[in-house]
Amino acid sequence: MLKIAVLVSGGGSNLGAIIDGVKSGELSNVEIKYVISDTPEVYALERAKENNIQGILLDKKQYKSNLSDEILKLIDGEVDLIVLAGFFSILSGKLLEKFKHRIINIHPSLIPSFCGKGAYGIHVHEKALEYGVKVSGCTVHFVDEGTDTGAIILQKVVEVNATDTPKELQLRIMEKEHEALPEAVKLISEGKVRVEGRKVFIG
Ligand SMILES: Nc1nc2c(c(=O)[nH]1)N[C@@H](CN(C=O)c1ccc(C(=O)N[C@@H](CCC(=O)O)C(=O)O)cc1)CN2
Ligand SMILES: NCC(=O)N[C@@H]1O[C@H](COP(=O)([O-])[O-])[C@@H](O)[C@H]1O
Repeated sequence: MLKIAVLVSGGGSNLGAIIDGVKSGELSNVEIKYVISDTPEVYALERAKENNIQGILLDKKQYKSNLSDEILKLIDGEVDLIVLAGFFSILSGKLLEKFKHRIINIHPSLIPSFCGKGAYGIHVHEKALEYGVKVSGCTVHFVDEGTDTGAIILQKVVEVNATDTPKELQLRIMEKEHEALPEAVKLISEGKVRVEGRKVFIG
């Protein structure tokens, strides 16, 4: 059984996709041990409660630069994989060392485009539309000391229309996120993901 902690900051639709995968049996050998939010009163914590999953608030405003250490204290020895699912705090320190290649993140663009500091939530799609790209998508990647610089596991592509609003593009990409993130968790739970430097081999 792959035990995971899912880290969130908002609505939790990607958390919902993982929960649905567990409930449907698609993620039959995955157990969500914790949902951890860095922000209070977010719907993601409600989703956890509704599904009898332990939801924990580690408020970024309280913990500030100690947030990563607090997360490590909570989960060390308890989980195999950390999944960032719409999580907006940058992780650092011992947590990254102890969980090297055991933290994954979903980002709503085709990295290396429109990522890094300041590229989160709707802002990512605003940047893509401003640039005038014809395709965008989402990326599941390992988390390292950089922001959105870890080795790429999966990417999924969507068409971009010049008339799209940021919200329309966000919703189109989210549909692919809700496929990609559970798919990546499934592959990892089956031992089918191997990392060599920046390259990730599947199968
Ligand atoms: N060490 C890492 N930590 C995190 C990563 C990562 O790749 N390495 N990914 C992010 C998720 N993310 C993009 O996928 C991301 C999240 C947030 C930001 C950002 O600029 N945040 C703002 C604060 C936003 C807020 O608190 O509301 C900031 O740091 O100024 C960029 C990218 C999760 N952690
Ligand atoms: N850089 C990180 C980032 O922008 N993450 C994005 O935040 C949204 C969270 O939605 P959710 O809370 O409904 O899953 C998702 O689109 C996710 O890709």
